[in-house]
Amino acid sequence: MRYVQIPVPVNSPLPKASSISHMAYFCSQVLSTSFFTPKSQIPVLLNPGVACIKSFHQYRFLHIKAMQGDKVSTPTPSDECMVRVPHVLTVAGSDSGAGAGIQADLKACAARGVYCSTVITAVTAQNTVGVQGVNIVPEDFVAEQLRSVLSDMHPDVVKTGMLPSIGIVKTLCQSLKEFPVQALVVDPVMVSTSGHTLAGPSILDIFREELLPMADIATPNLKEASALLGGVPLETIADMRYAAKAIHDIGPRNVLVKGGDLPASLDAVDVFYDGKDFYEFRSSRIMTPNTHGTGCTLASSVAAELAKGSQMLSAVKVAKRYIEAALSYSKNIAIGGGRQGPMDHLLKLKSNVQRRPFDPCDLFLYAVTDSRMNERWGRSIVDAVKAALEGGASIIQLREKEVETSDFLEAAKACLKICRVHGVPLLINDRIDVALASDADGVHIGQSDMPAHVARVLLGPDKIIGVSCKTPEHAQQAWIDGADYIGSGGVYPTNTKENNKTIGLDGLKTVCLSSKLPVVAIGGIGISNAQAVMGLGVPNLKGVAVVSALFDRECVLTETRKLLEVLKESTK
Ligand SMILES: Cc1ncc(COP(=O)(O)OP(=O)(O)O)c(N)n1
Ligand SMILES: Cc1ncsc1CCOP(=O)(O)O
Ligand SMILES: [Mg+2]
Repeated sequence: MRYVQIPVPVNSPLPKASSISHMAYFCSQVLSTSFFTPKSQIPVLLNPGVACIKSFHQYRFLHIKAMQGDKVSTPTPSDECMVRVPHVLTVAGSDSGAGAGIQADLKACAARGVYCSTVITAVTAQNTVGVQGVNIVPEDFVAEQLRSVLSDMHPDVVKTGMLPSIGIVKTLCQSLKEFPVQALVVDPVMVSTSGHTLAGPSILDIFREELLPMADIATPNLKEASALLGGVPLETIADMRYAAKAIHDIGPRNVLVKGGDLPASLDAVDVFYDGKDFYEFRSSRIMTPNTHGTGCTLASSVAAELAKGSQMLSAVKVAKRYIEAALSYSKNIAIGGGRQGPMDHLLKLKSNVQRRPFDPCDLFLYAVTDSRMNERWGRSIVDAVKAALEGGASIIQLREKEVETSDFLEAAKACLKICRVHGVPLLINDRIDVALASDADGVHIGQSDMPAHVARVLLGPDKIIGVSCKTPEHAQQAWIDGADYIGSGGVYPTNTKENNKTIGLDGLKTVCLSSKLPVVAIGGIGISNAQAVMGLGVPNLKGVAVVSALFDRECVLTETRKLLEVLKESTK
């Protein structure tokens, strides 16, 4: 007899017995267990005393008895189990420039894998220069939005941002009493980073008297912390500790005082106080004008982690790490003409801008490096790649079977820089981890490497994936798995890859004809036979991939140039 533990958020109604089998099915899939409880025999025991309740404070656990060996049945479509996702409601203002406010919250929650609903308190006209206008949403309409979301969608956590009037704060507190949530994150937004007042000093009393005492965490910056404490100057870390404690005395269970604006500090230091202990979070200051939205993003990232079930301290830690990564990632993006640009919450903007889409013609002269050959000729990977690029290679693959991982990563990063200059994609052979860590353009994988459909999930939709295929079946699978091209060979015998079956020109033609994807031929190809390969005349054969004919030679540049001429001739 075994038990399945099913976490159920405290505020959700208990599932009906009929849906418990679906949840057990879900758990059996998620937890890869091999048991399943038939509907009719489910003794359900709600056990609020289980140890796990402490570590996942907002869940209680259903214990379901299950027999080991019970069959896992596949639910019919109408039986499909419904999975509750973590949910944050943000109550904040809209930022037309989309760096901060509601838009930042939506992006941060999406990036952190959490559903986000929105109650809009004000609509602001703002950009990277500043705030040009503010239109406050009438209090009763804020109340209506709150009721719509809270009464029906039961968010786990509420996060507040711009609350521009006393009436709106009162309405919010009232709604939260009527519809309690598991955690309340209060970002006491008062002044925009450009200096525009978003909630005036008249709001301070209601913050102190009603909202903050309800909060599980408050996340003021230095100016906001000072305002909440009657204008005390906050200039040192000792001052921040004092402020965290003094704000904690107002009522929130935890306080994070953000020290991004601390004068004369090389590090960015935030102080967290949980009523008992102080924690300092230090990170090196990232020099960038793109900081608009940092506060909103941090608070909604904390809210997102809480909604997923984290303890407060780990929620803050993870959120801090996320902000640092996002700031560093987006430090150079250029949006708008003003002094302060938005940060990129989705960690994607920059790489997407730089990466051009895959073009099958890139396969024309495909240069594949080999560490042993480079060693033999006394050149580094980077020098080999430079020479191939100058000679006209249209795509580069780093096929480094012997190098240490750290050296491989450094080489990949260096090669990527040079490839970018030439506008040529860089692929990594076999190593998805190195491709991810270096942000290379993609990977090439074989039949016994990471399966292509798994690589696609790991690498996302944009990266290039090439798959080695010797047969039409391989080619068909590569298409299904989401590959971008296939490499087919060895066309001719080769010493570069051991135990590699040669498929010949006929085998290559068969694979090409069965492939929906563009094909590059590989194996024993060089100046002497490239024309014969391209002469096959199948439209999706786009080029040749070459190792020794380029890299097991004295001058990579000369050999690449010569091969390019041969290939150009073959297309005339
Ligand atoms: C373009 C191209 N085609 C085929 C291969 C071979 O990949 P794989 O079968 O995984 O063998 P290894 O190269 O990993 O030994 C390739 N690398 N490139
Ligand atoms: C990696 C690989 N896959 C099939 S053949 C081959 C080796 C190609 O090397 P060369 O171009 O030196 O024959
Ligand atoms: Mg491989």
